[in-house]
Amino acid sequence: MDKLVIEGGKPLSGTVAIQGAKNAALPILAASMLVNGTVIIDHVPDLLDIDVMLDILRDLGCRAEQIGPSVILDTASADSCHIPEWLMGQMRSSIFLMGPLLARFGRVEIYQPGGCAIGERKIDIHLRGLQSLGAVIEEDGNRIVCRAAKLKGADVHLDFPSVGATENIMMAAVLAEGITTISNAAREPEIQDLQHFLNLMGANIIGAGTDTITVEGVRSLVPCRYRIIPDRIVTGTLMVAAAATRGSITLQNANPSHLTSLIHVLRRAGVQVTVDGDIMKVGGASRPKAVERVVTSPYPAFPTDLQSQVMVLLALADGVSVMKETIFEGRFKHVDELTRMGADIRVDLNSAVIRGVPRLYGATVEATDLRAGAALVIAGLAAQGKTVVEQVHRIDRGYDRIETMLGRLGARISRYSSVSNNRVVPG
Ligand SMILES: CC(=O)N[C@H]1[C@@H](OP(=O)(O)OP(=O)(O)OC[C@H]2O[C@@H](n3ccc(=O)[nH]c3=O)[C@H](O)[C@@H]2O)O[C@H](CO)[C@@H](O)[C@@H]1O
Ligand SMILES: C=C(OP(=O)(O)O)C(=O)O
Repeated sequence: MDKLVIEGGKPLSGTVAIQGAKNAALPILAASMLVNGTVIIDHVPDLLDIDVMLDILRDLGCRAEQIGPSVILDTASADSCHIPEWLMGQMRSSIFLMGPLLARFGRVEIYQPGGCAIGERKIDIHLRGLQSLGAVIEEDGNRIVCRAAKLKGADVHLDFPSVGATENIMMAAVLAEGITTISNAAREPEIQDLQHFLNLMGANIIGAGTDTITVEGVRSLVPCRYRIIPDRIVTGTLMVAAAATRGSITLQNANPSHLTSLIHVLRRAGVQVTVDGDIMKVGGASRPKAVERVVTSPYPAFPTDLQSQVMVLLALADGVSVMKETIFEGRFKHVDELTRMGADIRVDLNSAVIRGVPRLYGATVEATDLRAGAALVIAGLAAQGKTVVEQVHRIDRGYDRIETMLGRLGARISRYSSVSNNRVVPG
């Protein structure tokens, strides 16, 4: 597996444009299965998870091509509703195909999805939602078969505002007979993006972004061309990196309204954030201040996907901070790695008590999952000396050439290939 080598201690400076959002692009690509024809999706990031989604779509019989930031997807030749176990196991987002395939073929045969080891990540809310729409589900070990000659609109209440379940049920309901109401729905911006995409194809959905989504079933959809929203987690990662290195950066094509909770935490830490339309400037010339308590919760509260990155900033802050993780039970794996870099963090159940230290020191560390990996990269950028981050494929799931992006901001970061052990020169 590739590794990143970082010479730390250099404040980030410069300007970068934000990539398209992984968590919007993945369900939107899956939702394309609801239409018969060619869709073009623009501003799609070049990521391992996108490669896997396109492989799955090809396996289902689609023609899929990624040309730069655009994906051209022809779903007309799709003729399978079965996703092999080895493809399902490569990422969590393979589950997004359940709703669309069921709606299109009346049947879907899949396996439990894979993905980063950050918690148990059950799919019971997805399955109960589809059952409410009339699906009959059989589970046999890892294998799941779901059938419904014709889905029927229903009132679906989610026990928890699961992002993926909200999206899966929305997608299944688009071609169902009658009206579906999803209550206690997740409110993430990526759900609004999915609504915009589906409505552009002729769906009739209102309410995404609130906790009640109403989908009035339509007979069929028409193909469209659509541009993915900017990635709020990549934006947030860069903002934290600027603050942790005490640099000053400008982010273009960002959506600051998706990052209100992070901006609030950063300002409490003494970081300067200025917003002008889709441009954000972030500067952190002095040592950050501790933030008494940060709690991850569903949107619009503080996102779990930025928990590990912000923990690095707090590890360098003046004072004691507490970070509470309420979404995933296994999302503190970066703590051991940060401790090896000199951080003083104690985990007690789902809270981490972070005693800020003046500096971190370079070490060889492992990206245990996507965002843990991003946090270690930030730690490496801020640390004194050399940091080696191993298992970079996990970071490649969500960051489009992270070393190129950070290199543009002046970071001293290089990728070394696992095959040749040579430095990979950015293309
Ligand atoms: C591709 C994508 O958009 N991924 C995001 C999505 O993941 P994902 O859609 O998987 O996250 P969910 O909102 O579904 O999961 C939140 C919590 O609910 C639990 N749960 C979920 C579904 C279910 O059927 N049963 C159940 O118990 C999960 O184990 C977890 O503890 O939202 C997460 C929470 O913001 C983010 O961290 C992920 O980056
Ligand atoms: C957990 C994440 O993604 P996924 O749901 O695709 O595993 C993430 O993006 O941080």
